Amino acid sequence: MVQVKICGLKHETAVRAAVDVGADFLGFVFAHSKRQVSVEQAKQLAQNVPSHVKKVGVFVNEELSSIQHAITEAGLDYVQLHGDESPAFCQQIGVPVIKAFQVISTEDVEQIGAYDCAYYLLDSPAGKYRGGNGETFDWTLTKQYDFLNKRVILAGGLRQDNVQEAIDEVQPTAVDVSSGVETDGEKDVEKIQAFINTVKKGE
Ligand SMILES: O=C(O)c1ccccc1N[C@@H]1O[C@H](COP(=O)(O)O)[C@@H](O)[C@H]1O
Repeated sequence: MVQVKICGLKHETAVRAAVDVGADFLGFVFAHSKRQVSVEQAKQLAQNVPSHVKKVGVFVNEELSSIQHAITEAGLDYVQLHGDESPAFCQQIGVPVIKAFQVISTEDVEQIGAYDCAYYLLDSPAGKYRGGNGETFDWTLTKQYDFLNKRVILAGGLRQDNVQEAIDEVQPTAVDVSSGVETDGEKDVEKIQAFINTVKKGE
């Protein structure tokens, strides 16, 4: 069963829509981004999320103490590290880690071998921000790496109209979307519903 993460949530309406339609993970961006939320905002958004939906905090090269503060205050289940965090840093977090890799060449995918994390997120190269730029990467690069039993989350420019092709090509454990479920820079409830339904119907 391919799982779905809806990322960059800033408003209660979108959180509720994602939960109601069947999202498996919700992402709150603490990193520098147009989708950035404070710890207090994330805490408010997270408070009514049922426990089967996992709350993910997204950070880029953040201090360990700040990450741990957000975990405690907002009740995060996972931390997504979207910067240059080392394998050793990932071991210190205290909750399971989703480590993100920006894929330009097969070497970027091969870095996964040095990490021991819960999930490995493959994203497109950074644009204005370290993620959430709405661009796809060359999915065929993933074919040249043996992921063994490593759990892969595919991200980067996914939308309702390309997500099934992406799943067929990469065979990820989960897909992650931010820009592709927005209209004019804000989360769009109908796009969230359509994205999740497309992934779940494809099973
Ligand atoms: O969403 C953001 O603004 C963001 C900022 C900094 C790091 C990661 C961010 N989001 C992650 O980026 C990818 C791809 O998003 P998109 O669908 O291409 O917009 C995804 O993993 C988000 O979790």
